[in-house]
Amino acid sequence: MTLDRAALEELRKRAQAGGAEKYHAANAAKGKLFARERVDLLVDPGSFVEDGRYANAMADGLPADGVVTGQATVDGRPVCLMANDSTVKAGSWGARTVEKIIRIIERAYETGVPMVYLVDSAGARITDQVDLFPGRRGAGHIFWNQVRASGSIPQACALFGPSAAGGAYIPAFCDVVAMVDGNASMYLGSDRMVEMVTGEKTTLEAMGGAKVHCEQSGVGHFLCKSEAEAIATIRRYLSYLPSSYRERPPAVEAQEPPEIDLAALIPPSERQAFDMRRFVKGVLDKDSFFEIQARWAKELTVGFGRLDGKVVGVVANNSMFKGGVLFVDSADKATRFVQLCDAFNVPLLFLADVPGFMVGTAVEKQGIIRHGAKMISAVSEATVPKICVVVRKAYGAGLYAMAGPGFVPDATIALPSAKIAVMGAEAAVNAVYANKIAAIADEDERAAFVAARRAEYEQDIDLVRLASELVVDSIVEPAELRTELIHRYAATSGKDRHFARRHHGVTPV
Ligand SMILES: CCC(=O)SCCNC(=O)CCNC(=O)[C@H](O)C(C)(C)COP(=O)(O)OP(=O)(O)OC[C@H]1O[C@@H](n2cnc3c(N)ncnc32)[C@H](O)[C@@H]1OP(=O)(O)O
Repeated sequence: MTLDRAALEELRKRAQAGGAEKYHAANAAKGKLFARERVDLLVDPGSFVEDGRYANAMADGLPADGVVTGQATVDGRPVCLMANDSTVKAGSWGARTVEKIIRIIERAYETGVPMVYLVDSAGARITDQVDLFPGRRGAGHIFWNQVRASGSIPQACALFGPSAAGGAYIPAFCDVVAMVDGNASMYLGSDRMVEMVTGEKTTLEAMGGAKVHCEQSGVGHFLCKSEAEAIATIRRYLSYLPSSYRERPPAVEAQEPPEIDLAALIPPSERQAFDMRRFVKGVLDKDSFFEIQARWAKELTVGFGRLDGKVVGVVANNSMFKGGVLFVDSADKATRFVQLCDAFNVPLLFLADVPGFMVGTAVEKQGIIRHGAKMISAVSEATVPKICVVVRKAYGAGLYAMAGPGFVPDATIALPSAKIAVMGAEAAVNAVYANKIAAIADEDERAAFVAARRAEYEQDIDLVRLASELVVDSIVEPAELRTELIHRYAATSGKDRHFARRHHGVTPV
C-alpha cells in the first residue's frame, strides 16, 4: 500500500512530537527543553538530517523512539549527534534506541566527524531488557563503540537531566561533559536503589548533581546555568578540535593578547601566590582561553587557547590554590587533558610553577604515586609539539610532570624568575643538614649556618649555570615569551609523532 502525503505527514508529526503532553509539561516546569529544540540550538539552521525517525512507529503505545539521531553541521563542519527524548519513557533505551545510538556512533567513527551526545536518560529500558541489554548489539556495544572512537573523533556530551546507571557511562566515555546546574545528574544507582542497597538516604542532586561532578568527582567538565549555555559550550569545545585524529585543529585569524604586564604578575617571593590564569591570558590571543574543569583540582589549570590563531593546549600550575602543589585529582586532570591534546594534534604548552607532588599520609593512601605516575606517563607518551616554560619554580617530580627536559619537550624555556631543582632551598638544607643543624646550640650560629648552606644551594641551582649546561634552551623575558613560543611552535610542524615500538603501554600501577 502506497503511503500518501497526508499519511506520511501525520506519521512524521507523531514521531516528531515525542511523548504525551504531560511529560512535555513536566519537563517545561523544570526549565528543560524538548530534545528537538536542543538539536536546533546545537546545529546550523536547516542542516539536520535525521535517521530512524520512524523507529518504533508500529510499537505498542509508544509514539516514537526515545532518541533522536542524525547528522548536521556545526559552524559549517559536519557532526553526528544523538539526543535522548525524555518524554518517551524518561529517555530510557529501548531496543531501537540502542540500535540508533550504535549506528550513529559507527557513522561518526567511520566518516571521521565529531559525535555529540545530548543526554537526558533513565538508562536501559528495564521492561525491554532482553531486546536491548545483553546481545552483540545490545547496550554494551554503545560503550564499545565509544571506546573505539575515543581519540579518533571528538566526543562531547551535554547533560540536561538524569543519566542513570548504564546511561552514566555515555558521558564518562566522552572527552568532555557540560552539565546543567539543578537538572543534570549522573549516578550508577538511583536514590531509591541506594537506599535499598545501603540504607543511605540521599537525592539525585546530592549524590550525582552537576556541582558534585564538576567540583568534587571530576566527572563533569563545565557547570552551566542553562541548557543554552551547555550547548554553546559544546559548540565552543568543537571549535578548538579537528574533526578527527587525521586532521589538524582549525586555525583562525590571530589576535593580539590583552595588555597584561606578565613580569609584574610574578611576585618576587616564591611563597607568594599569583593567578596563573591571568598569566595564561596575557600570553594567548585575546579571549581565546577556554578553560576545562575550572572548578575541580584548581591547583592545576588546563584548557585550550590560541597563539597567533593556532590552537594550543595549556597545562599550568596555579599557586592561588594549594600553592600549586600536584595532588591526585590534579594529576588525573592533567593526564586526561594531555592525552586529549595528543590524540587531536593539539600542541602542548606547559607553564610550570610547581613545588612538586603533595606528600603525607593522606595522599599516599589516595595513591599519589599511582596518579602522579599516570601524569608523567601521559606527558612522556605525548608526541605532539610540547614546550615547557618554567615560570617560577619547578621542583622535584613536578619538573618531570610538567614536561621538563627529560621528557623530550621541543624546548625548555626559563623566565628570569625560574628555579629548577630537586627541591626548594629550605627543604634541601633540612634534608642534608638536619643532624648538623640540631647539634648547633647557639641560635645565631645555627641561623648563620643555615643561611650559608642556603646560599651554597642557591648557587648550585643558578639559572645561568643551568643554561650554560644546556638544561634550559633559553632564558626569555616574560614580555618576549609569546613571540618566542609562536616561532618555536611554527618550527615543529613536521615533527615525527612516533613514541615506542609496541601496541600500547601498561597503565602505571
Ligand atoms: C545498562 C544498565 C542500565 O542502564 S540499568 C538502567 C536502570 N535505570 C534506572 O534505574 C533509572 C530508573 N528511572 C528513574 O530513576 C527515573 O525515571 C528518572 C530517570 C530519575 C526520571 O524520573 P522522572 O522524570 O520523574 O520520570 P518517571 O520516573 O516518572 O518516569 C517516566 C516514565 O518512564 C518510565 N521509566 C523510567 N525509567 C525507566 C526505565 N529505566 N525503564 C523503563 N521505563 C522507565 C517510568 O516507568 C514512567 O513511565 P509511566 O509514565 O509510569 O508510564
